[in-house]
Amino acid sequence: MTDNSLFVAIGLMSGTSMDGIDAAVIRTDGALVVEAGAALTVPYDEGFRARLRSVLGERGDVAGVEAELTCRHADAVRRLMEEAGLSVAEVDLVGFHGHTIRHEPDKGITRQIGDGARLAAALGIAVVDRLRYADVAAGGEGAPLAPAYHRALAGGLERPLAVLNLGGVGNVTWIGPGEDDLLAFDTGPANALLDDWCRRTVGTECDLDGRLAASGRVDPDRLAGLLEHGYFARRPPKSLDRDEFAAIAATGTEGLSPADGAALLAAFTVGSVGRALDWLPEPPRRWIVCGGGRRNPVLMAGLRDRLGVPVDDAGAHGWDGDALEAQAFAYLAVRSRLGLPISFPGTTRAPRPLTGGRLNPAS
Ligand SMILES: Nc1ncnc2c1ncn2[C@@H]1O[C@H](COP(=O)(O)OP(=O)(O)OP(=O)(O)O)[C@@H](O)[C@H]1O
Ligand SMILES: CC(=O)N[C@H]1[C@@H]2OC[C@@H](O2)[C@@H](O)[C@@H]1O[C@H](C)C(=O)O
Repeated sequence: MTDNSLFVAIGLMSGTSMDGIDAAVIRTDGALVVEAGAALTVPYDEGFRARLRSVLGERGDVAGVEAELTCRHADAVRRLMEEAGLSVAEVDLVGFHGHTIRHEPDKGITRQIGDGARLAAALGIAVVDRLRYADVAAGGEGAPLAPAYHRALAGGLERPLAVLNLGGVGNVTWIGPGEDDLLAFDTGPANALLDDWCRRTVGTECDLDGRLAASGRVDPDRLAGLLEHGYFARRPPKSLDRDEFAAIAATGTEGLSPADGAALLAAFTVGSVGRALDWLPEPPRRWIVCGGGRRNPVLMAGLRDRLGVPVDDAGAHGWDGDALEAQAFAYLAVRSRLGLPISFPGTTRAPRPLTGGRLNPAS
């Protein structure tokens, strides 16, 4: 801990888009004080991405991929510490999300690979992992967990406010005027379907700057069909597995050109955020967007058009839009260490505010 009793914590996120590891350092008391520090992304190479894909659904060589993923996270932490000029003795805690390979909370199952004990031993720093497990065991969705962090950041901003993360999957945190007014849930697809479509049809990792989607036309009937999926009619809190919409997206895009398919899938992401509006207790005065999808101008223009209130890039508020989720897992690790709640009835349908996570001491 630093002199003023703040924890120095590093958060690690390997997100559903499978683009790589986001790592970020923060100083925090686990409550309202948050000072963001250095952050970096270590991209996965296509070989490792394919291996990760091969264990989605908890199939294949899970143990082998988990061991490799853990080593890659250790390397990411070392790189970040070097960049931030931090020694092992100066870091109190690592929050290790791992990689979700299965998420079926209705069956009481969520599975993130990543071995916290091994990471703690490799680094000589205490690691908190398994942050979603206690919530799911108590009947919650286990996701999203970033809302507690979004609320900590939102201090001085006018409410109601919505924070939207556009990762592989989309998730929203609605922060109302009262201290406990928090509603959060996964909105629908964000980039994962679009990435998969681009990889299959034009061989690129993503629709860079939305160029493909911008050159296509949205078929309104197909879009309406996609938005009829039963998920959107479900009352939140609710959460998604990465590939929940893969089957309907495959049918919905059948026969389309790469550009028209990308335009449709981008509109599907925007439309699903629109459907999220139906569930918010009051319309937000502003949306703040983080995650890689905020770099896609087609998504941002679509959101501005659909939501009709300011839609800001997280950077406009001094937040690091690429590192926010990694920072969140650093923050959650500190809260876990302090026994503070990390999920709430309004964020995961937890029966009451719940702490979570497993502490793996530095050996
Ligand atoms: N310039 C860009 N143009 C279009 N899309 C982009 C751009 N930069 C990033 N993206 C998209 O953002 C995605 C990565 O977003 P991010 O890192 O927030 O996801 P994640 O952390 O893996 O996901 P999650 O939050 O679901 O766990 C990429 O897969 C890509 O689709
Ligand atoms: C099960 C799981 O890994 N869910 C992720 C995923 O990626 C985005 C969305 O779906 C969100 O629910 C969650 O991640 C964020 C970081 C969270 O827990 O807040």
